[in-house]
Amino acid sequence: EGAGRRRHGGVPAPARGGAGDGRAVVAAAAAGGALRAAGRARPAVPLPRRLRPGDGGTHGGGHRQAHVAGHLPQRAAPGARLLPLLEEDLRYACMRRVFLPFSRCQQLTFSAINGWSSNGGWVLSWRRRADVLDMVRADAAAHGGGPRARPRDLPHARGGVRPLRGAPHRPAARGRRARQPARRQVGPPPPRSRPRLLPRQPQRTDETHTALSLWPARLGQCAASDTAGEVEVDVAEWFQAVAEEAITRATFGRSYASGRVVFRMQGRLMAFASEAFRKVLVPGYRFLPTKKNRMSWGLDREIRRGLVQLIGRRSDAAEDHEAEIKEKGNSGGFRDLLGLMINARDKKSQAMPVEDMVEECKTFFFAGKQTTTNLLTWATVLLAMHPEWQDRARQEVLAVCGLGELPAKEHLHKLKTLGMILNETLRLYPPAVATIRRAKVDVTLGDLAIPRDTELLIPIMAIHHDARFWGPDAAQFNPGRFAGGAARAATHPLAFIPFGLGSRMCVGQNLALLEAKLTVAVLLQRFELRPSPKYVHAPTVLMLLHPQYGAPVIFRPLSSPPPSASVHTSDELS
Ligand code: HEM
Repeated sequence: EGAGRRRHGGVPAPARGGAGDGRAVVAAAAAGGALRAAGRARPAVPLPRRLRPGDGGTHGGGHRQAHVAGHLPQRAAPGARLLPLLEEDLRYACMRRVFLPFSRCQQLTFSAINGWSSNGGWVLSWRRRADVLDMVRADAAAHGGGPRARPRDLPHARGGVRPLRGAPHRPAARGRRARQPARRQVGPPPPRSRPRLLPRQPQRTDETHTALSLWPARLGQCAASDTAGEVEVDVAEWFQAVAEEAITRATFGRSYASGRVVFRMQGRLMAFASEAFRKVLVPGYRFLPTKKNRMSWGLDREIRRGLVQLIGRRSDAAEDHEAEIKEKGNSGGFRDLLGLMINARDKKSQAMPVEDMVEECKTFFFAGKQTTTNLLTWATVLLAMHPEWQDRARQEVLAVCGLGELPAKEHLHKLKTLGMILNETLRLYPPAVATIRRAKVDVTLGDLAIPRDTELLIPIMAIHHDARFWGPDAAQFNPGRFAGGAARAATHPLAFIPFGLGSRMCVGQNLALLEAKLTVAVLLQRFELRPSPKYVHAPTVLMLLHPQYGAPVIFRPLSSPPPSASVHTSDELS
């Protein structure tokens, strides 16, 4: 059980909030199935009063991140206003329609809303007004009241995008403020008006750099040592180690060894969660003392204990280094995420509570490992499938970084083609296929009155494949569209949102892009890539978007002769 026991079709849990016991409405993708489902609302079952720490959703796992769209039909409180987006709809849209006949994607209706709690949110496109109207009518009919949502005139401005009028942004009381300093270090600060889409100049610690440099190098040495020629590697598996190493270093820095032990346990916990995720949900099952559940609970306790101890040791050390901290500013001598949190102070000079730090560390691992693995995997697969782009990227890497040297910090921003390829990868295969926003207060959206506690699903992947924004070649791999930058790649600057939008957007995007650029650059310096004949293109959503049957790719060292008959497997590498 644990963090991932939620059926939600790969949708990250709401960024903040908790299940609460208020009304919930999922007014989301109104594909035909969802509309039909809205008409036959299921009997409501009470929500759990309070989620336990660790119950979280798919992307974060902390106790602040709670329920999930796919579950709402079963979990709504009595009298809930419910317009379910069924998991099947999302799955169907994501897995079958979007990837196989891409054109079907265009028949779906999606809404995308951001920034509920800020003044600067945006609304992206309701595709088919009639469907949304039906949804609202069905909602009203199902709950015997007048519709509180009044779509008199749905957004139809350029590209269907309109600014959102919302309540002023009010940060949550304590933990949120305390977290801000760490947020500033790994990602862009919460945007004041319109969020940045272009990644900033990466900021990182020396230790992180070491980690990020080491893994690709090891990978290179490992496969290059196979002088027989080609090596087949399931990159979906292999990149997990790269991402795990990087996020562990970034989080724990000088406490890497102890942190690694804890994150290894979390890796096992996530494997249980992923296994549970595939099974049919039996309500309450997670409270039963089954063997797996007991193992999960034990692991969870151990992880907490390990992190609390680690934080305690680091806090003591931080006190010892107070002078050093004063001298070097807020982050003191600990320039990793844990250090930043330990040294963070809110306006009243209060330190971040240990429990919050524990949750944040778990979140970093949960949010940072698999997402980056998926980006690396899809980028490698796409490069293998598109030799012309592979050649272009390689030429650039060799021109900028040279043949044998690891790419350095000053090289990375010069790798424009590689940046375009990564963006195009994130567009076609965004690891997080959707995100959710919940209205904290009654809010007006265009002329649509959205009641407080309404949840809306932002279908990242559908927006990324929308031909209205991306043109008739929306389904094609064409990194060239990012030549003018991410904001100009589509007809609307907010049509590219792989890291979300607004004040809750991903804090790890710079880290992820840095890691991906570095890793792919090192691979291109050393190898020619081509897809294995065993590769089956079957993207699927299991929490995140990943290749259902793995991603075997053949690596041929650049210096070695053309393809030979003998291909070694990744097992031989480990
Ligand atoms: C390719 C890699 C990644 C992708 C595609 C990705 C995507 C996302 C998305 C879509 C969200 C939700 C944003 C929203 O709702 O507006 C998110 C949130 C988050 N991500 Fe990432 N992420 C990636 C890597 C990372 C990494 C490496 C970290 C580690 C530091 C990380 C930490 C987080 C955290 C902590 C949040 C929650 C932010 C908040 O609620 O304030 N992510 N990410």
